[in-house]
Amino acid sequence: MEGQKPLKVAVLGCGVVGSQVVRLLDEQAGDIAARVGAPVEIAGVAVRRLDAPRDVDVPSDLLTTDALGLVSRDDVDLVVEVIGGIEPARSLILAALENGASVVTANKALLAEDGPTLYEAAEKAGRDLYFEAAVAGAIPILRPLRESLAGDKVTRVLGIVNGTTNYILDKMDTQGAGFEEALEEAQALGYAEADPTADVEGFDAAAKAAILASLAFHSRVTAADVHREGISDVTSGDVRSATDMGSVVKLLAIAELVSTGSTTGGGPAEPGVSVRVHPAMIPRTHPLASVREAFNAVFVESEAAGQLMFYGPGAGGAPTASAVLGDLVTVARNHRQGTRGVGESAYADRAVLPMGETRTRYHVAIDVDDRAGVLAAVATAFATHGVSIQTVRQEGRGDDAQLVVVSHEATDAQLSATVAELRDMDIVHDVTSVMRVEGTDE
Ligand SMILES: NC(=O)C1=CN([C@@H]2O[C@H](COP(=O)(O)OP(=O)(O)OC[C@H]3O[C@@H](n4cnc5c(N)ncnc54)[C@H](OP(=O)(O)O)[C@@H]3O)[C@@H](O)[C@H]2O)C=CC1
Ligand SMILES: N[C@@H](CC=O)C(=O)O
Repeated sequence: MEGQKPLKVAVLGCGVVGSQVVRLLDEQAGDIAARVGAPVEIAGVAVRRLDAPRDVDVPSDLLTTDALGLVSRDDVDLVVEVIGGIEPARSLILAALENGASVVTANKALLAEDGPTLYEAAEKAGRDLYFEAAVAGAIPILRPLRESLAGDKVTRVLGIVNGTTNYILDKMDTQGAGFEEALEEAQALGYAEADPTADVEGFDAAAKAAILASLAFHSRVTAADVHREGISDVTSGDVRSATDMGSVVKLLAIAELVSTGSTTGGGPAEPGVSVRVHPAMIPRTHPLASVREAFNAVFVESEAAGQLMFYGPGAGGAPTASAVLGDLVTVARNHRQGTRGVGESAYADRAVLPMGETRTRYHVAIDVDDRAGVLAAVATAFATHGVSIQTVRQEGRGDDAQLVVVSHEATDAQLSATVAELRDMDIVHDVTSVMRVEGTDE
């Protein structure tokens, strides 16, 4: 190692993740140098406010508010982008690549919105763009999809990929905690995005689902292609209903190859993709049900390998920095040797299945008049729209009477039509909960 020219890294952002990247770069300097074959030194750390309190000591001569100036320096070999958001992150990454630097980012929002622009810039520059930390924090999931499973055919990815919402749902389930209280705890622990709406309303999970689907199916799926529902409408009643069914509510990201019926040149139908994020009830015996707090887990199903599960911390400064540094070591090694890692694979244009055509099971809670014939009338409403009922049970009596229906698989469009009809019926006071049911016991 001695005598090797150090590689210089610019760190953009020194918040929850950036501060841990800076700390680990210092603490692990010896090991990192041994793995890369040369020391990796910090050239500068770009922030928005020079005087903000930080979770790490950064020498003042390294701190700058001129991020563009930093990535444009001739001596910068590597850039870590942990600012987040679309701009200025995108312009900074593009400037870094153009300047010949290799880039590591944790920015799923940007990758899901405009990944192809970044991949093409990396390709053109002959440099690496790595982003393992963008999905599921510390869990190695993108590299397995891109490299380890490259010879297999992935058919489905199902996961809990947002730590903040899993933390909230877990606290609601196990401690009966209120939504706001649990969200505040998740924010204090550094799990939430700068604007927690991104977590709560499912935008963060949708961005991750788009990235997972793109890699799993060699496709280009953007956040706009993902059907998204967050957890802000999940009530403590839903959580209790799930408990009564031996289930738990989780925010799931689901990406699967599906038949869309579209053909190319008269040949067999090309598989399309269905990519969605929504809360769902899953049986407590399902492995995803035991994913607690801010942990994440991703199930991958592929034709040859079968079922694989990846589990670990999905958010937080140090876990995410671990994934960033793993990428940094790889891109630093490549940079030193003048090579590139595996770039984005050639992609298939896949049709995206509209949510209305997606098939799942549903849990529907209906407040009804407690009188003879109610059950038959409700069953007829389901049958009219082709939704067959798997189980139905009555809870409460008199004014508190409620029917809880679990359906067999039906499309979203069929279910919506059923719910609209139920809401119009005199004997129905309210449809208080409609939730998808995923997963048989695995
Ligand atoms: N937190 C987590 O658990 C995870 C986060 N990520 C991703 O990592 C990235 C960073 O997240 P996180 O660390 O939580 O975010 P923070 O909000 O904690 O940190 C953002 C940092 O960027 C700096 N910054 C903001 N705007 C600019 C600018 N224009 N120029 C220079 N610096 C700027 C801020 O400076 P200042 O400190 O001066 O305000 C701050 O240091 C995001 O893409 C996020 O999605 C990915 C996985 C997990
Ligand atoms: N806000 C995100 C952070 C990691 O991506 C989450 O809660 O999972």
